[in-house]
Amino acid sequence: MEIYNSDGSKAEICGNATRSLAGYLYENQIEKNQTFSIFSNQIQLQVEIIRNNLVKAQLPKPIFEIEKIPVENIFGLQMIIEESFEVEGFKSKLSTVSMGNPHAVFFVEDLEKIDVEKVGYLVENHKMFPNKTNCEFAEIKSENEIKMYVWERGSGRTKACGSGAAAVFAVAVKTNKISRSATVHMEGGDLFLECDENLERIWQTGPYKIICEGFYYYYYY
Ligand SMILES: N[C@H](CCC[C@H](N)C(=O)O)C(=O)O
Repeated sequence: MEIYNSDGSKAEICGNATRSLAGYLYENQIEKNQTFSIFSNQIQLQVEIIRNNLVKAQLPKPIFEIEKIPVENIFGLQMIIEESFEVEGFKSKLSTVSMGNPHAVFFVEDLEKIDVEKVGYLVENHKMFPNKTNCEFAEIKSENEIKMYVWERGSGRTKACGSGAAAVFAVAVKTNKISRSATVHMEGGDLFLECDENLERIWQTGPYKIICEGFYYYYYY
């Protein structure tokens, strides 16, 4: 699988696309097994068709070491977990993680007070992220419920982001905010996340829906 943002840049991975592609392949009997793998940027993603319109996908191991995300070492730390961060009047605690692609995660008291477009753009293009970053704002609702808004690298504000939900979940588990399974609520719908004890394996279960079909004619000039 190759995944492109709306500005034409390429992303390494995409949770939503992984579930959608898996569902499409299965429904069209291109893939007849209920469990199979999709490769994205040489990362193997195991998928399982739970039932029609519902897919469980294993996402890559979350990576917190900054040089692998990548993040510039402006804090003098190997990992950035809840470090004080400020940009143009927005003050919060920043955590950075790679889910195969880079994410900047902020847990906030009140999501509705966040100017997602303004802060998201500033964080995406902040000099500390050499490859830019996706940016998530999240609010803990209970020990197994999180609500989040996302600003995506290369795409701007979107209604849902699978790798973003996993990034938020990974940081929340690492900082003991939630248990090892949780629902992440987004504007576009919910995803169910779970992980093993060491936060090495993360699974994401969520829906897909075929909304239209067509032909794409690819011309070489
Ligand atoms: N929406 C996608 C992620 C796209 C990430 C992309 N914006 C990037 O440049 O990394 C998801 O469901 O995981």
